[in-house]
Amino acid sequence: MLDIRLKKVQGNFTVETAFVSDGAGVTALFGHSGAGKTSVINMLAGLTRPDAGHIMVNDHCVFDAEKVIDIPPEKRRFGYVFQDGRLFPHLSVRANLTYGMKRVRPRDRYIRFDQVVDLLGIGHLLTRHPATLSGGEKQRVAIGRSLLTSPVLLLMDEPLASLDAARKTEVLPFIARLSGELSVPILYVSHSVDEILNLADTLVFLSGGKSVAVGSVEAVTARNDFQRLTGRTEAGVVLSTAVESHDLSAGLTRLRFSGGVLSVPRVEIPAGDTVRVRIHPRNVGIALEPFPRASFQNIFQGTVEEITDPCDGTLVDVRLDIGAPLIATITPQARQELDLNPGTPVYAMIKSVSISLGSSFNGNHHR
Ligand SMILES: Nc1ncnc2c1ncn2[C@@H]1O[C@H](COP(=O)(O)OP(=O)(O)OP(=O)(O)O)[C@@H](O)[C@H]1O
Repeated sequence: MLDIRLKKVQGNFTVETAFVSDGAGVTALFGHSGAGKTSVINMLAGLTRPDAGHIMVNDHCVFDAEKVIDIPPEKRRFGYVFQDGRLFPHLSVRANLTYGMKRVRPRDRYIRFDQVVDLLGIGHLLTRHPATLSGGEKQRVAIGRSLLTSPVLLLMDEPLASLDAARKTEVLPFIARLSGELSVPILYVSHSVDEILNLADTLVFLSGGKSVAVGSVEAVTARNDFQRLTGRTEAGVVLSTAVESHDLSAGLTRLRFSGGVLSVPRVEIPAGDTVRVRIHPRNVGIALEPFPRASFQNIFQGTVEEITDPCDGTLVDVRLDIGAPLIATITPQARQELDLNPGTPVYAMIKSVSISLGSSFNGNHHR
């Protein structure tokens, strides 16, 4: 559990953020360049001192301005994973992994060597040296080294930023497994919408030093302004679903969510597991009548909840309630023709969904 409230004036830039997240999930600190992410991380790590506020991790206070508590960085027992793995080049992978572990008192160790090696799939690399590893392998070892210090909080600062797209895709599912399987809370910093929507349970959107949107990833992505905050092309509403069944002959998987059942192209995830899907607003169509012979698999009845029309001829965001929130992006002309207003009953047609990469490993931590 994280309970964080921070204020700091740095020149003419003020950081003021507050967020609480339950359990051991991934809290993503997200924002564009210059939003204040590094400033927040530095305060959490104890590298800079907030002017006001507190930092609580699992009911353990590491900073409180009023109570004059300020635990030094090395005693906070936080783990760090940076953009560049920063492995020791002269040590083997095994020695890199055990480096920090030896400094942790045995009674404070709650993560085992074998567990980490298994989880990160690095057993075959133990005798190798960092120079012989790929970028993705280096990052997995760096994550392992950090975990083996049995941290109470793992701070990951753009851990995938130096990797190419293929390596990112390789490492992301490993990160998705961490907090669920090891019960370690993770604070994940990134400016990549793609990464955070795959990984985050709680989302903290920073802008100009302020946390302008905080909540579960499902709730924050369902806000009409989220698309604009993040840049229209990237985001999408996130829904948590459970695999209901597979239809082998049709090549489909049925995913149950609070609004019904979504049919998606077959995914190799066992029935009962949770799967996070993203639905991009451009892939949602709105109709006033049902289409009995449509090619769409996924048509849901619902109502219009909120319309954000910039009134400048650009696209209009329409939030729908289909038993779950959904956002459709339509042209102003379509809005006019359909005469859409809050409360209008509609049919939402979902053209395609993307399955979160983190889901491909039993993503049960994705609540
Ligand atoms: N010590 C300081 N004194 C004055 N201004 C500062 C100081 N440190 C950071 N800033 C300013 O605070 C703002 C936020 O910086 P920060 O590095 O936290 O952003 P960021 O979100 O991490 O950006 P990026 O993604 O580019 O790393 C910037 O405008 C920066 O110039």
